[in-house]
Amino acid sequence: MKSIPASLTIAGTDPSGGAGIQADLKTFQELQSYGMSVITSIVAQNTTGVQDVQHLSESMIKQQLESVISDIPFQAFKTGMLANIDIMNAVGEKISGLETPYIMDPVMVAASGDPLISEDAQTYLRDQLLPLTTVITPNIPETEVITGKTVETSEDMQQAAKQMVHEYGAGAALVKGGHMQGKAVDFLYDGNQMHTFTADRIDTTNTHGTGCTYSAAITAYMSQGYPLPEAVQKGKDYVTAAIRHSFSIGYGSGPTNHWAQREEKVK
Ligand SMILES: Nc1ncnc2c1ncn2[C@@H]1O[C@H](COP(=O)(O)OP(=O)(O)OP(=O)(O)O)[C@@H](O)[C@H]1O
Ligand SMILES: Cc1ncc(CO)c(N)n1
Repeated sequence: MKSIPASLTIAGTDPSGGAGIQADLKTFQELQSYGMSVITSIVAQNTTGVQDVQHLSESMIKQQLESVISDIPFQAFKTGMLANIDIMNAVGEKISGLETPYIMDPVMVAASGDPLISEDAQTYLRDQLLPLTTVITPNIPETEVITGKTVETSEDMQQAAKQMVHEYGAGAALVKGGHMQGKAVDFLYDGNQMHTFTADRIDTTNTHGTGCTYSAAITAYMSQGYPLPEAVQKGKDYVTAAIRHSFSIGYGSGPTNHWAQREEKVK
């Protein structure tokens, strides 16, 4: 059987198309990694916020995973919204034996401020799932929840990245500075070295789904064999272009433009 680069996302949905499963599949497609998806929760949401949520049963989530894993090889996978302990447990059971790179976006709160995960699940995520990861990609509020410390400076971000690797057993930690002031700076600690990724801050409120898009791009590049720091740099370039060409649509924070790289190459 011929093997092509393929990526799997395990996450919640966004019918408005900017975040969650929909953002992940658009990103995989754009970066030419065959995209597959396992849905954990159906979320009624849009650019203004979350209106309703329905979680899938553990057996349905496990069966979806089994359907994919038993049939089509993939070279990298990511998790996004895992809303509660039961869902985390079901996913953890199925992925713990996989040897492919695992990119965890520890989704906790939507850009609108609405919670996407129950509070007791935050500790479970840190203790049970973090040790399985190749890399975890928290934003500042998620970093504070995971480490239990306030993050205000670049130094705090770097310390937190080290703590997630050395204390909680993440393979690597990419702490994202989207919620800081000034340049958009992210720090990746891989257990040996601290890498810095910097982009100019774009003056926009269209940030719906930036985290999903970034982690999906890293997943797609890793599925093609790029080592972690290169995959992160290419993912950063992709998400920065997607924010630069984002869409002012909807009544809230607009979505990013998943085909932005094509716009930049044409011009
Ligand atoms: N206004 C901006 N200009 C440039 N880069 C940005 C901007 N906002 C966020 N980023 C970058 O986008 C990426 C995603 O980071 P961010 O911290 O926004 O993720 P997030 O909060 O998880 O996203 P989400 O909105 O999906 O929850 C990071 O590389 C960050 O530096
Ligand atoms: C399903 C889902 N995952 C993640 C986010 C965070 O952007 C969101 N808004 N929705």
